Amino acid sequence: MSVEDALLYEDAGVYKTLLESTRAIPWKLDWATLGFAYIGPQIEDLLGWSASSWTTVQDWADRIHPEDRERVFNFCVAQSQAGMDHEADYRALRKDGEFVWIRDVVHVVRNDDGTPNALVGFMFDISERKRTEERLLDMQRELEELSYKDGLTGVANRRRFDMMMTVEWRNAQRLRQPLSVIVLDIDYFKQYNDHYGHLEGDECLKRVAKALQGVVRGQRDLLCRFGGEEFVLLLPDTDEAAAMALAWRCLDAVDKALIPHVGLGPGKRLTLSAGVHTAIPGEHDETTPFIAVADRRLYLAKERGRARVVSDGGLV
Ligand SMILES: Nc1nc2c(ncn2[C@@H]2O[C@H](COP(=O)(O)OP(=O)(O)OP(=O)(O)O)[C@@H](O)[C@H]2O)c(=O)[nH]1
Repeated sequence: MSVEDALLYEDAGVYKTLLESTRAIPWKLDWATLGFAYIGPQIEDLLGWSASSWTTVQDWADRIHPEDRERVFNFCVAQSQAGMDHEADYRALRKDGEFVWIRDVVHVVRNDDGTPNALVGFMFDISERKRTEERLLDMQRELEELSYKDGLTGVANRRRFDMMMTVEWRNAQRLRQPLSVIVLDIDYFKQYNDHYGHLEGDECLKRVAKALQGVVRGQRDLLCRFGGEEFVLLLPDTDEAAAMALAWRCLDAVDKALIPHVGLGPGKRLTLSAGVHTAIPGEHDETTPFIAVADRRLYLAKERGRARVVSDGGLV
């Protein structure tokens, strides 16, 4: 062996040692035969399959998660044919049946005429990164959900109501369908707080929300806490008679919850008042005056003695 050869041989040994001591897994695929010319022995630590079990590109494809396989395979083949370096994330099958997220970073070695000669690359274990990404996504989803919920009662909040009101208003306009709202307000809640204390007042709001939620049946019906001790029910595709009946069921449900309100006198129970409004919104109608009508009816119900529902037909 010449000195140059000996040095080269020594260098190759150094490179091999270097390659095989990285956490990334090096590999080489011969393009003509689509066979693995080399894969780092570290692959066995990561996936459980020995280096010698990676013979052809088919072994690689077979060890990709079925949901990722077609996408990754087609992408890598197209990029390689085009002579483009690329990278792909996918779940690789471990020998024990579990999956590991891998990032494969691929360099295309080209012949003089530009056609691929070989692919060389590194596989990186990115499972930890993926787990972090998924945790972040979960947190984002959770935050998004929380931002539409009332913190105390768990029902939808005002923000959600405003959003759904806009959506359902447009639907009702387009389909020429009736839309109803019921505005519900606890009677003498100031006295409740004064008598039982603010914390008990909070508990009472939770019980009322629970009772009202039990009444809501329709898939698109939405109960929300409008603020303070006021709740609103948004009822798409619901005519006035049905909305009235539902308003009474709400009052009934709270009555049946048997929430004492002895601040008003011995044996007294908590009651609600409600205002109902229904309309088939015209093309240029706005939501604010629509809700204001239900609000005015609620105050009429209060004026007329509370524990009752007022709708278009007046006092019921
Ligand atoms: N505990 C508790 N009380 C609240 C909350 N939000 C609003 N309130 C109380 O609800 C009471 C509402 O009082 P008012 O608007 O005078 O109404 P009301 O006493 O129910 O009288 P009517 O509606 O006329 O029957 C006030 O005392 C508020 O402090 C809350 O989140 N928790």
